[in-house]
Parts: sequence; C-alpha cells; structure tokens
Amino acid sequence: MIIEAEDLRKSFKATKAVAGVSLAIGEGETVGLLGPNGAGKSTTLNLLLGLVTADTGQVRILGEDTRRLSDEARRAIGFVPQEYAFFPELSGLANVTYWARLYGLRRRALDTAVRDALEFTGLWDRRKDAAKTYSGGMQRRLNISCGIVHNPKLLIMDEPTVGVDPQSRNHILDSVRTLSAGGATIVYTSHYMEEIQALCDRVVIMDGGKVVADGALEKVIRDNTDERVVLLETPSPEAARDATDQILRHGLLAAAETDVEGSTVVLRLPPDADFNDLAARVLALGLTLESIGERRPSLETVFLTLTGKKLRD
Ligand SMILES: Nc1ncnc2c1ncn2[C@@H]1O[C@H](COP(=O)(O)OP(=O)(O)OP(=O)(O)O)[C@@H](O)[C@H]1O
Repeated sequence: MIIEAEDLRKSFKATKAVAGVSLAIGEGETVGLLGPNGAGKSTTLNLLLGLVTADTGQVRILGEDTRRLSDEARRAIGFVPQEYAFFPELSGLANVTYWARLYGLRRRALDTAVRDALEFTGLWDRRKDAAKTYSGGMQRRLNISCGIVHNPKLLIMDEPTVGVDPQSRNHILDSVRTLSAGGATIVYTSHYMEEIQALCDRVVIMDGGKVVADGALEKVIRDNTDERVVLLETPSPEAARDATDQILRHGLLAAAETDVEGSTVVLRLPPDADFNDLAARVLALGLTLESIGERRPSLETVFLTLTGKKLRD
C-alpha cells in the first residue's frame, strides 16, 4: 500500500473537520477525492502528509509513519497545494530550482529535472520571467512544476485546476494522465466532477468529515443512484413526440417520467420498473426507433444523492 490511513480524526475547536476517515490506496491508483465545501478534503490531505497532526488515528505512507518520514520517503512524495507554493518575485526557473534543491537534487540531475518539469507544464519559454507576471493558469502550472520536479512516486494534488482557463486546464489534465501512465500514484481533489470522471479510476466522496462512498468510479455510480434513464432514439423530433404520445396513451409511464430532447425520447424509470420489461413493451408498440439504450447516471447525480448538495454552490 502506498497510503494507509486508519480512523483519522481532527477537530478545530468545535468543528469536526475530519471525523473518522480510513483509506487504503495502492500503487498506481488515481484516486479522486470529492466533497462539498468544508467536507474535510484539504484537512484529510494535510493529515495524510503529516502537515497537520491528527487528534487520533494513524497514517502510513510508503510503509512509514507520516510523522517520522525518512528523507527517502519524503523525496518520493509530491504535493501540489491549493495555495501557491512559489515566490512571486522569482522567475519560474528559480522557483522550480528552489524546490528541486529542497528535494535533494544537485548538478546535472537538478538541471535536467528543472527543465523537464517546466517543459512538462509548458512554461519553459517563460522560465526567465517573474512568476507574478504569469497568468492565473500559468501560475497553477508553475505550482505543479514545483510539486513534480523530483518525479515523485506519490503525487497529492489539492484542486490544481481552480480558476484556470480551459487551455491550461487541459494541459494540467494531460499532465496528470501522463504522470499516471508513468506509474505514479495520484490523489486528486477537485470541485469539477468531469475532471474526476475523466482522470480517476477510483472516487472517494467525503461529506461532514466522513467518507460516504469509496470505490471504482463505475461501482460508486451504480451503487449510489437509483436514477435509471432509458433513451429512445427516433429519426426526427416529430417521431419522438409521436412515440411519447403512444407511450403515454398505453400507460407505460406517467407524463412526468417522459421528456423529449430533439429526436430522443427520455424515459425516467420508476424505482421498481424493470428495464427489459419496459423495453419489450415499448418495442411492442411498433414505434419507429433507431436505437434503445440506458443512459449512465453521472457522478453529479450520485454526489447529490449522497450529500444532498451540489458540488459547486
Ligand atoms: N486551520 C483551521 N482552523 C480552523 N478551522 C479549520 C481549519 N482548517 C479547516 N477548518 C475547518 O474544517 C472544516 C473542513 O475544512 P477543509 O478545508 O478540510 O474542507 P474542504 O473539503 O477541503 O473544503 P473546500 O472544498 O472548501 O476546500 C471546515 O469547516 C473548515 O472551516
């Protein structure tokens, strides 16, 4: 296991920021940590990294107690915090070099790593400019360069795409994919559900300081939503309206359970309905259909079901 956390708890005065979190993360996993504002995500990351001391509970990272990590373990961990971790007055090059030195890199290895980290985030051409002159997206990318310059085995990223332009965002997402494909273990928090869905093979949902769902993305979605939507593709909007009329007339579903989106009929199945049975009855109506299928519920629906909140308030 790369990370093993057992029953972590942390309160700030009366606020129970983290109220009993256990996590086991294996090598090469890309884990998305999701939760509404104040769910305890950042505090959990800080506890994992030993940056905040737990009231109770234990964390082992790379097999070592996170409060007493060896230099070797420290060098295998990268952290991209929510706040900027660079000096605005210094150039991108000087900032990344500073972090590379902290991680113990020297001479040729240092020069190569700094160049790689700046090229990786597309900042090499601007390396000599002060960080404060960078756009918001470039500053986020510089933060990432600082966190990955030592090629960590474990990378923890706390909302690395907050407030960036779409181009930088795509660049950041591609970087994370490349790191993941290279074998790094990644823990990634984000408010953007699509990012988690696009990047992560596992999702951990937190609410009120607790883990409310944890597992493979598909399984978490399947287990935590009873929303089931059937889509009937028809040749035209008229055909879709006609199909809906027929479904209602034969009493297969109630009006509130149907919708038309262009030439698609959207059917929301009641909890006790059987997909195959409904499909058979729809087909028996002899409608002109191009296809019939089930729409996968989104992580957004799961999140809403579990926490009663939208991710972006
Ligand atoms: N240093 C601190 N002092 C006092 N309260 C804190 C501190 N750090 C966090 N908290 C509180 O603990 C709770 C959890 O905060 P945390 O930052 O871990 O949540 P989060 O899920 O990361 O939220 P966000 O998505 O807004 O970053 C919040 O109520 C927060 O106000």
